[in-house]
Formats: sequence, structure tokens, C-alpha cells
Amino acid sequence: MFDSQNSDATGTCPVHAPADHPKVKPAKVGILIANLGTPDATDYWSMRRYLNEFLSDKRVVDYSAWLWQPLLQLIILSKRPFSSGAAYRSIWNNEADESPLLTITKAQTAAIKDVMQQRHGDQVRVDFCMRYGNPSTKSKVREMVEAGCTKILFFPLYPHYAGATSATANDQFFRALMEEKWQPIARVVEPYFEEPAYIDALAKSIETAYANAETKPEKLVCSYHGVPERYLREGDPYHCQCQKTTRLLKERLGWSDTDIMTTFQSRFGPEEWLKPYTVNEVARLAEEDGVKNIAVCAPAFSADCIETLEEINEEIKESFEEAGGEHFTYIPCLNDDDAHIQALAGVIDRNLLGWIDQ
Ligand SMILES: C=CC1=C(C)c2cc3[nH]c(cc4nc(cc5[nH]c(cc1n2)c(C)c5CCC(=O)O)C(CCC(=O)O)=C4C)c(C)c3C=C
Ligand SMILES: [Fe+2]
Ligand SMILES: [Fe+2]
Repeated sequence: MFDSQNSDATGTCPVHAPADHPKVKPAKVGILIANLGTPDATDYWSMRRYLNEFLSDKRVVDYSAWLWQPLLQLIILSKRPFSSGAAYRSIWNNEADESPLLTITKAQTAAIKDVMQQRHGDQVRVDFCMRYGNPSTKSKVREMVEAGCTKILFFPLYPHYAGATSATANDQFFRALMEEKWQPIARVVEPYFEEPAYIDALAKSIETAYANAETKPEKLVCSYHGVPERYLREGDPYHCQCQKTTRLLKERLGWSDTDIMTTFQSRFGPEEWLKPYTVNEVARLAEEDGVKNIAVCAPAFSADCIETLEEINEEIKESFEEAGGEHFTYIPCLNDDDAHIQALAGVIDRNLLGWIDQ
């Protein structure tokens, strides 16, 4: 059996490789970061392709295909690509002609690569892929194997586990591995919703936003992406992990229960989703509690995207202001902030234990 670890520098099997045996590159560890994915452009067909792949995923919408696919193909995908396309156009990175999620994911990957190469040199290769759209998970696994990665650490960049995010990203990674003749050894990174360095990075971003605000916000709303409430009853721990992040953040900031709250956004379809809904709650705060000044952060998102830049900073802001709110501060995601990158690098290093010389 050919063994790359024992092959000589030219990648030739020292024992019994025939002259035409394929060359084997020096073994490396691949670190593959994954995010959700994003449309390639904002026109109808690009949006339709992206939404079709996303909303056909059973981990995201788990209705029977017999019921769901006619509704999706005939009704939802004839309308939503227009409205979502317009929302994406309002936040598009025109300079790079790509969505903010893609721009930020590239910046995060470059920063993590720098840290990893400083620490581990050429032993590691860092790249990113998307669950839906481009660059695909399959193409990046292929590239890593081609580049000599005999081990791959797969990191879904979601602080909280949800079937609709981390699990489906992992599924796609495992499907990609199924196609490899010489399958690399694989590990997946655990959710990091309670990682002290992540909580600390969030807390610092909030302290900075509060210090820079014209008038100090009366309340911090931690708005997490929602999922159907039924997913919680069926065993998805996402809700509990979000609640824990808010509690740890409150403790780290030294705040009381009245200073901070947890809400959920982005409801889709007729089912009940996790509550309270951010859009209603910010209006209720202004109308019923007379709160004039709030800050909103989005701890479930590792990178700013349509859900934060458009939904929070446009729709949810409008809901607060229409209800009588006066000052709305959106606190950006951690993106490629140094504290975030260091936190993620710490999680990666822990998961590399035993794989590389630390
Ligand atoms: C339909 C069901 C959806 C579930 C369940 C869901 C869960 C979920 N999503 C994220 C993170 C992101 N979602 C994003 C966009 C987005 N999400 C849905 C639907 C569900 N998400 C749709 C239809 C869209 C597309 C935009 C739109 O048409 O409204 C994004 C942003 C992608 C971008 O390009 O900017 C992220 C990120 C989480 C964390 C989550 C459950 C925990
Ligand atoms: Fe979503
Ligand atoms: Fe819970």
C-alpha cells in the first residue's frame, strides 16, 4: 500500500511503486470554513437558482416533497426572487460585484489563513466553501485533496448548532467525501456559542458601540435568526444555545436582565417560529414601554449579510421608528475583527489537536 507519510521527497513509494505510479504530495491538513451561500447576482434567474437550492433542502424546510415542491416551484419561486433580488440590490457590494456575505467570508478566510500559517506554516491549507451556490463544498474538498490534504477539519461558521445550518453544511461535506477515491480523514468543528473568546469579542463590540452612541441605548436586543418553533420541540438545540449566548453576554457585560433581551427574526411561511419576533418586539418596546433608544446585535451571524444589513438595519429599524422609537443603533457582526479571528483561530487550534505539531 502506498503511504505518503513514508514516501520520499519526490512522492515515490520507497517499497514497490511502479514507475508510472501517481505522484503523492506531502501530506497537509485542510481547514475548510463553510458559510451558508449567497446568490451570484441579483437578477431573477440567479436569485431563483439560489433560493431553489436553499429552500429545497429538507434540513431547512422539512415538509414532504409532494406538498412542498409544487408550492415552491409554482408560487414561491415565481415571486420571491423579485423581492429578495431587490433586497440584495440594496446591500450589494457593487465594487466587487458580490454579496456582502461573500466579501466578508473571503476577508475572514484570509485573516484565519494568516494566523494559521504564522502558527503552523505549510502544514495547513485554509479555504472556504458555501453550502448553497459558489464556491461549492464539493469543489473545495476536491481542491484540498488534489493539494495533498490527507486530513480535513470542516468548520461551519455558525456559533449555534441548527439542523438548518450546521447539520446541512456537514451533510454536504460528507457527501463530497463520498466521492473521493482516497478519502481524507475528517473532523467537524463543534458550535462555539459559549466559547469565552467569542463572548468576549461580542461584548467588546457592544461596549464600543455603546461608547460611540450619541445617547446610551436603553436596551440591547440580541436578534437571532429564527427557525420553526416545531424544530425546537423535535429536538433541535438552537433555541437553547441562543438563550445561553445572551446570558453569557449579559454576565460578561455585568448587566441586569432588563438591559438585554433575546428575540428571533426572519420568519418564513405560515408556521409559528421561535418567539418573540424581533420586528414585533422592537415596536412593542417603543409603543408599550416607551423605549426611545435601542441597540440591536445579531450574535447568530458570523458575518453581515442580507438578514442583518437589510432586515435588521432597514425593516426592523423602520418598525421601531414607526412605533415611536427615536435612536436605533445596529451593532455589526464580528466579521473579520481581530478579536473574532483570534477566537475562531482558538477554536480551530483546539480541534487540530493531535493532527499537527502545535
Ligand atoms: C425557510 C426557512 C429558513 C430557515 C429555517 C433558515 C434558518 C437559518 N438561516 C440562517 C442564516 C442565514 N439565512 C440567510 C438567508 C435566508 N434564509 C432563508 C430561510 C431560512 N433560513 C431565506 C429564504 C434566505 C434568503 C434571503 C431571503 O430571500 O429572505 C442568510 C443570508 C445569506 C446572504 O446571502 O446574505 C444567512 C446567513 C441561520 C443562522 C438559520 C438558523 C439557525
Ligand atoms: Fe436563513
Ligand atoms: Fe430553549
